[in-house]
Amino acid sequence: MKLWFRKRSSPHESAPQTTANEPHTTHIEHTLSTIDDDSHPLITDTSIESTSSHVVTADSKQTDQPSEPILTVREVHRIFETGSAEIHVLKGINMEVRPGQLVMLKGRSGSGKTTLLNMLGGLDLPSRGEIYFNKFPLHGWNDDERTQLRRKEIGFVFQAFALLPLLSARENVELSLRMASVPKEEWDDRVKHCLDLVGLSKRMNHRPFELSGGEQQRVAIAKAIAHRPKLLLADEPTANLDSQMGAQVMSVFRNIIATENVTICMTTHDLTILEVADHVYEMVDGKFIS
Ligand SMILES: Nc1ncnc2c1ncn2[C@@H]1O[C@H](COP(=O)(O)OP(=O)(O)OP(=O)(O)O)[C@@H](O)[C@H]1O
Repeated sequence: MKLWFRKRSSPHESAPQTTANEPHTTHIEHTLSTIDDDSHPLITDTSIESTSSHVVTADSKQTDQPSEPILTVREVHRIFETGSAEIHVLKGINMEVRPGQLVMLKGRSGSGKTTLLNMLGGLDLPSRGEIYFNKFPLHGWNDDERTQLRRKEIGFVFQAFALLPLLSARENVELSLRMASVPKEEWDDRVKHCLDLVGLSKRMNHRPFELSGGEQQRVAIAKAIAHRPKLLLADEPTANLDSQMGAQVMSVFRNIIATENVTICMTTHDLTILEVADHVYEMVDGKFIS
């Protein structure tokens, strides 16, 4: 089975950075991977071809893209104090992420990607500079204010899946609804919907050790979007997966952007998935070079 990623260049955004020597066309039709997964209703040939809301495409969201950024980063620096030494990790970062985009941060290990992602999610504060989530100035908010915002508006996906091992897939997803104070009577429907979105509704009673790495990561995505966040931040979400499983994760990301109105910002080392992005920022030694 083939997963198709269709992107159309838009006058409002820069062309994505792709691997060197790759031809740019107005339409890029890209077969990312060939996957056999009959447990995955979302990414079957029939669903991709016949259900327009599930087509893996960037076209639809770009036609009516609102112009206000969901994230605005201005001249952000991060300096860590370690004993007598100072480590200047971020050195003047500027970026914007618009609703419905899939934005990737790429760069070598140690370049500062995770440090920036943590600040985009309000887990850490810049030493100087400004970070706005919609119009909210995260850089001026205290811990409690940022925690409240995170619980409601932001979801996180990590490289190491971060599922609780003794809980089933259903219970893991339920946990994030509990944390976000979603009324209990809504849990069943929302958990089923989210596990269905990532193609795992048939495995909802399985515990993490009974699932493959790719399946665990898809449960982690269901968990991260269950409370309907506007922004999903993912730190190397495909790093522990083989290329096929990584392609499934990227397919799920594209579909949740289309169906759940979520915006995604992720870090990656994986050059093979960059073409799926709407925009790629390349970080070198704490600065963007693109
Ligand atoms: N709390 C901290 N205290 C001191 N130094 C830190 C702290 N957090 C990160 N650093 C340093 O900041 C630099 C950037 O780290 P960061 O994790 O952001 O890089 P990265 O690009 O995400 O790397 P990787 O791809 O390996 O995850 C590293 O040199 C790291 O040691």
